[in-house]
Amino acid sequence: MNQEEKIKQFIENIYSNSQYNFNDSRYPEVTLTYAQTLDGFISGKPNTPPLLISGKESMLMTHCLRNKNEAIMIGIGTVLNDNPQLNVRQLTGFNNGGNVHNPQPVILDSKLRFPLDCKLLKNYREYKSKIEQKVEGYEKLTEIKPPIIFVNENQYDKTKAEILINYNVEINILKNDNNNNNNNNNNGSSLDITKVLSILKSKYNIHSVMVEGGAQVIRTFLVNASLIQHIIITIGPFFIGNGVKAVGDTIEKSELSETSESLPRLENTQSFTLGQDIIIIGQPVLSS
Ligand SMILES: NC(=O)C1=CN([C@@H]2O[C@H](COP(=O)(O)OP(=O)(O)OC[C@H]3O[C@@H](n4cnc5c(N)ncnc54)[C@H](OP(=O)(O)O)[C@@H]3O)[C@@H](O)[C@H]2O)C=CC1
Ligand SMILES: Nc1nc(O)c(N)c(N[C@@H]2O[C@H](COP(=O)(O)O)[C@@H](O)[C@H]2O)n1
Repeated sequence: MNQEEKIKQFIENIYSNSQYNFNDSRYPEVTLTYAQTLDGFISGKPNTPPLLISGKESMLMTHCLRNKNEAIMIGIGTVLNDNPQLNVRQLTGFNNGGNVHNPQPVILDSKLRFPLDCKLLKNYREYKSKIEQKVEGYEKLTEIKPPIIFVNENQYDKTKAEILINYNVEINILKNDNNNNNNNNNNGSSLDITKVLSILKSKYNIHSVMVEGGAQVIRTFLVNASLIQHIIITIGPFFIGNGVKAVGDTIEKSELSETSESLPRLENTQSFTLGQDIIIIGQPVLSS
């Protein structure tokens, strides 16, 4: 077995050895996963270039997790800062007819700040054009799906939405609900994450979602930890001293969901090293 096969096998075991069978008809199965430094940062200061925390091997694990999950969710902050691709290009068989798949990108973006020139859209449009023109080898390309974006009904630009819809981007409009249990650091404009998840399941038939970040999205899930089934954290073996904290600033009690009085702890934990990185895996449990 090569390293990729070993990591894939390991990931299969994480999901199949879960201590409980995930069986919630309302929501997809959620894996919260990100990479942080030893001092708890997921990136450098805002508006600085993306910080590579994962080593070669743990980045391969991230691509295997993307391959394993049907969808990948990030906040618009990450799109704007990193311009990510969110694909599985490091896996054997990518764009070569192999048995790998790109996850469906899902973006939380109340005000529809999604840039028209970002890689998520550019990659999709190039893929679609090659398929339509049947360019040589087109049948071996790994499918790229247009993003699904969630916006707030009172905050998004409808003209921009029309442009994106013409590019096959799915725009889901959520009503403003000030009583939701989400990230209240966000001027009350956060999208209701339970609604987002239930739409992904009921409208798009998405059964598994990998939540990749950034900090505000991680925070939203941790304060609503009953929505998470697996947590997988890569720790890069270095300090940076300053930057964007994985979980942000102090969490106020009012932010926590009704089902929990604190942030979760992990049970069924496993830890191991991949290259020089430390991987921590567990299932969140809530104290009520
Ligand atoms: N090391 C790692 O593994 C990773 C690191 N990162 C890093 O994270 C940083 C970005 O983090 P951050 O700035 O916090 O941005 P996020 O990617 O977390 O996006 C946050 C934005 O998403 C929108 N949003 C809408 N609804 C919600 C909701 N319910 N909960 C949370 N956000 C919501 C809000 O914008 P609006 O009000 O406009 O809707 C909010 O400002 C980047 O520097 C990136 O490099 C990102 C992913 C992984
Ligand atoms: N697993 C992991 N390790 C790191 O060191 C990272 N910086 C990230 N970042 C996440 O990956 C996205 C970039 O993805 P692409 O390489 O463009 O496919 C970035 O936006 C973060 O979500 N992840």
